[in-house]
Amino acid sequence: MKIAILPGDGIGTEIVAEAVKVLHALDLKFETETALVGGAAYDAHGHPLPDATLKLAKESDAILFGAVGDWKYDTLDRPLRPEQAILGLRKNLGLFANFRPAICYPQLVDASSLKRELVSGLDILIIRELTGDIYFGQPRGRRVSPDGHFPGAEEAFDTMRYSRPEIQRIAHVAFQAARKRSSRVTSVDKANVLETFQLWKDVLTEIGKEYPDVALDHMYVDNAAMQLVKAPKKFDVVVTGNMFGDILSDAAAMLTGSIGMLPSASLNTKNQGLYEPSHGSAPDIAGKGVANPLATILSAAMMLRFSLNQPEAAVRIEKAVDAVLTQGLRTPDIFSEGTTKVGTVQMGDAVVKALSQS
Ligand SMILES: NC(=O)c1ccc[n+]([C@@H]2O[C@H](COP(=O)([O-])OP(=O)(O)OC[C@H]3O[C@@H](n4cnc5c(N)ncnc54)[C@H](O)[C@@H]3O)[C@@H](O)[C@H]2O)c1
Ligand SMILES: CC(C)[C@H](C(=O)O)[C@@H](O)C(=O)O
Ligand SMILES: [Mg+2]
Repeated sequence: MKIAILPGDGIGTEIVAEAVKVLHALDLKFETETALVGGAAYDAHGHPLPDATLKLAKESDAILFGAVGDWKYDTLDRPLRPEQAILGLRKNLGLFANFRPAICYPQLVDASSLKRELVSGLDILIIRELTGDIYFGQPRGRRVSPDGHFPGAEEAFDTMRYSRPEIQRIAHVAFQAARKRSSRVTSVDKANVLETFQLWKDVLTEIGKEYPDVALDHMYVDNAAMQLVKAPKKFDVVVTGNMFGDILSDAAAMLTGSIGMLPSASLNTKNQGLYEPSHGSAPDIAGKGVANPLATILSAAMMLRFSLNQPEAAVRIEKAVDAVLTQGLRTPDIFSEGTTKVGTVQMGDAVVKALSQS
């Protein structure tokens, strides 16, 4: 088993170090190779996704990714921005199916933004299509003013686009995932306004007929955002496009207590996967040793389950995370009265210790 380790920028390096520590504590046989990505790769090699990093990712069984980005790159042209690295990895490896489970641990009900009864027992799965939509649709670009009045751009445009096969394959992923849970899928769209999402809705309905045992409902994205904070437990599997999934998953993160609790898995058709927390490089807290590493550690558990065929090891990590929360350990983002505040490294150490006791 070969795991590519791509820590990236900001808190990426801090949280990935903790997840790697946890993986090594499992006594499994695997090889790791680390490479630069994002702003760190741009600084060293002039490109956020160097050929060597892409090659390593392609030849690995799985990728553990931290986060990329920093405000200092905001003035760079889009192809050179750190965020292009994660988009390039997703596209090049065909990682079209993104799983973002939002689970509210009972120990964290008071850390959530919502009242305890709304989130207690919350366990929803957001399935986000990851290689299409307005993120990748062509044409896109900028038109410069002919008189040079607006030297940057007078107009800019992106294209929202989905093909039928792209929607079909993510629909199958969602219905199959729902079968292993409570057999309910909510497809989130904007079919009342957008052609792209009229097709999305039609295809979801069509594929839904192949899964008569799964209940399908459709919801507009604005209503879905509202329902997520009004009655989140009404959802089970949510399937949606790339951009809506990006936004709704950050909102769902706060139901669990913090964006630092939301792991993710991005899979291709060969079950090769990239595993990363759903959050970013958090420049505001980078280098302070306070970032929550649990989303990344839980992403490593997803990696063991989905790509490395080690479900028992995945369960061990998940139980260890549960144990440290029961011990009352909290990074600042999930801290509440009566619990013990710890830093990133202490949290990682505690998970390793809990593993050794399991
Ligand atoms: N997949 C990725 O690499 C990824 C994902 C999202 C954003 N980004 C990039 O990250 C940079 C910062 O973006 P942003 O500030 O909008 O989003 P962000 O997710 O980095 O941070 C948003 C807020 O959440 C907090 N936060 C995030 N992760 C945390 C953690 N593990 N523990 C505690 N608090 C945490 C941050 O401190 C910040 O206040 C940008 O360059 C953005 O493009 C990258
Ligand atoms: C950094 C950015 C490209 C990325 C996205 O928009 O997909 C991030 O927000 C995420 O959620 O993984
Ligand atoms: Mg996002």
